[in-house]
Amino acid sequence: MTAPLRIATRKSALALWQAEHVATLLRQAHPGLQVELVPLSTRGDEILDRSLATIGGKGLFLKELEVAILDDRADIAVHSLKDVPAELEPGFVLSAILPRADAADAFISNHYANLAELPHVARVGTSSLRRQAQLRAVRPDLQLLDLRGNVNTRLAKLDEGHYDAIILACAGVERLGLGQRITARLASPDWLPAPGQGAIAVESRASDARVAELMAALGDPETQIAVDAERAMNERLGGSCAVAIGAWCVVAEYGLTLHGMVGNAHTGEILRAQADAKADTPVALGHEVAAMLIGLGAEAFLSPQR
Ligand SMILES: NCc1[nH]cc(CCC(=O)O)c1CC(=O)O
Repeated sequence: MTAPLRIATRKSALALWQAEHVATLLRQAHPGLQVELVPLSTRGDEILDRSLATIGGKGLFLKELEVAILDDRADIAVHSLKDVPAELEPGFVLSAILPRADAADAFISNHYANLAELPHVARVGTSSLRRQAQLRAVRPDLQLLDLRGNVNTRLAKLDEGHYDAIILACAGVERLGLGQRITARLASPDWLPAPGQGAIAVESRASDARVAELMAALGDPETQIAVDAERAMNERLGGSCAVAIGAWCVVAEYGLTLHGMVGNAHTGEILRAQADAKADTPVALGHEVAAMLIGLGAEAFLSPQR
């Protein structure tokens, strides 16, 4: 019998759902394979009193999971791709990108149907600089308030009346079976999600051939192409939680369209660019849109906005 495959995961409900999902897919693809979860705490989970933008550092949600793999306490780690920095730690690879869920952000409110219906100076909860910049761009009057914690915590804070609305990713809300809480979708390309949003990634040791073989069954080529374009753009712009960057790549019959934005969370200024390419050049497309944004003056938006 072969050794069980051990999946390192964060302990939030969403992280556990995603890790269980990968476990289920692996058992289906490889009958007889034993799969176990190894739930762990990460720095990103423990620091809840400050926004990610002020903590700084990339990969706050990854490090402890990577250490578990290096210590041979786990074989793979499951992440939301949007939490995975553009550059991985040396020796690690993303061995599978799963089929993408809805990449869009969600507007969630108990009283108002959409962003336009929010009253003057309404309170909106989000600590994401990308979401803040896009909110300010269309509604400069809004009060933007910090909101951290896992998806359930954020919904509970909305329900307690601390906010008139909050912004979350559709994918996370839907995975938790809470899709009915989505009041309105913030549709792209007018509103852009984070690079990689809605996709689940499996990270493993670059040298682990057994894992590479097992993961081949899980990867989704179309999602891979889209997120390669989005992440290449983000990487070129030096993206992190400390800057407001949005990206969304459409994969269609004719090829790819990548929409990109860089914003300023304080002023609501937004720079936008888009370009098309054939489906086999997603990374070049990402670099092209990044260069267009830099040509428009993105540099001024890319020093950390604290
Ligand atoms: N920043 C935390 C995070 N990382 C991934 C998701 C949602 C799931 C996904 O995008 O795949 C969320 C919550 C949110 O932004 O609402």
